[in-house]
Amino acid sequence: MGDCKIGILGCAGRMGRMLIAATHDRAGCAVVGGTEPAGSPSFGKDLGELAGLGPIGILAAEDASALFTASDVVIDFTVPAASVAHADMAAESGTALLIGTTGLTGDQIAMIEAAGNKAPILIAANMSLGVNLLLEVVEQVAAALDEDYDIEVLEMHHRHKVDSPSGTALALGKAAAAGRGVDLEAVADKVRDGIVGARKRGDIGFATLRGGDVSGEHSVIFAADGERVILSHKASNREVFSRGAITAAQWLNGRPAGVYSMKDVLGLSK
Ligand SMILES: NC(=O)C1=CN([C@@H]2O[C@H](COP(=O)(O)OP(=O)(O)OC[C@H]3O[C@@H](n4cnc5c(N)ncnc54)[C@H](OP(=O)(O)O)[C@@H]3O)[C@@H](O)[C@H]2O)C=CC1
Ligand SMILES: O=C(O)C1=N[C@H](C(=O)O)C[C@H](O)C1
Repeated sequence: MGDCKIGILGCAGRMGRMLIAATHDRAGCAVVGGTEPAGSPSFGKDLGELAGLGPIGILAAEDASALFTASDVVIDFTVPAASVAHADMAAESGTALLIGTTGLTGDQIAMIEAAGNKAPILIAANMSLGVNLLLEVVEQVAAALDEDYDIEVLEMHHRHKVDSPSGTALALGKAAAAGRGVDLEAVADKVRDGIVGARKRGDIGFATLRGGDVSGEHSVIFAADGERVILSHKASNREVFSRGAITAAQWLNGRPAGVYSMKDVLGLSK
């Protein structure tokens, strides 16, 4: 079998550049192209130069449909509206699509999942092994502790991040809610400002910090009278995400149409 041909949408972004390098470093994978939106200052630049590898003779292009035709797996770390459009292209071409973009609305996720009827699509707010293990542990701890333990999800990211809470924080909140047997939407408290009143028993709270170059830090705090259980993950750099994404892309290559998660890749599915 030849190399897994990987196309990278948003190839000049923080993650896009990491993904070019991670694909280049991975045996059995080859970068076949990358896109940036029209008008991007990186449009037409060599992908190898963008990733700090030196020229590889492939230039950042605009035509995402052509990238789906040329690739075995296309990777999307862009913005929500673009991810939805890319899911439609996956459905049209049947090409596998891996989505790491966060900040998607419920409607946007439903549209992406519908495209999973026609192409293999993996969507995950966090591609690191550690966070995906943490999701499992949080669900178990939340199932073991009752509502005397107030659950708070705390996250910190770099100053450029545009969505809040992070996709990972929401996934951790969802895991905690699943452990408790409740719907996150019914108990989530995402905004506190002014005289908001005492904490409601059973709520799952979120707090967001932004600053500097923090790659991604998440904690789930179970706070009771007399003790706190704190489960945390810290990404030291973005390589954990890009390496995880390429592992997931290799896993997705050749799968039947469907919607997959990192749990499937890591063998954590129940
Ligand atoms: N799942 C995971 O493990 C991780 C997820 N993320 C998520 O990935 C996303 C991207 O993060 P990050 O790389 O830091 O963000 P960046 O803003 O650095 O990168 C996004 C890139 O996508 C480009 N883009 C926007 N629209 C399109 C389009 N229609 N077609 C092609 N490219 C497009 C942008 O171009 P331009 O700037 O010119 O508009 C930009 O280069 C975020 O949602 C983030 O939360 C990040 C890290 C890990
Ligand atoms: O924007 C980022 O940088 C990250 N986003 C993801 C999220 O929203 O959870 C994953 C990671 O924490 C980095």
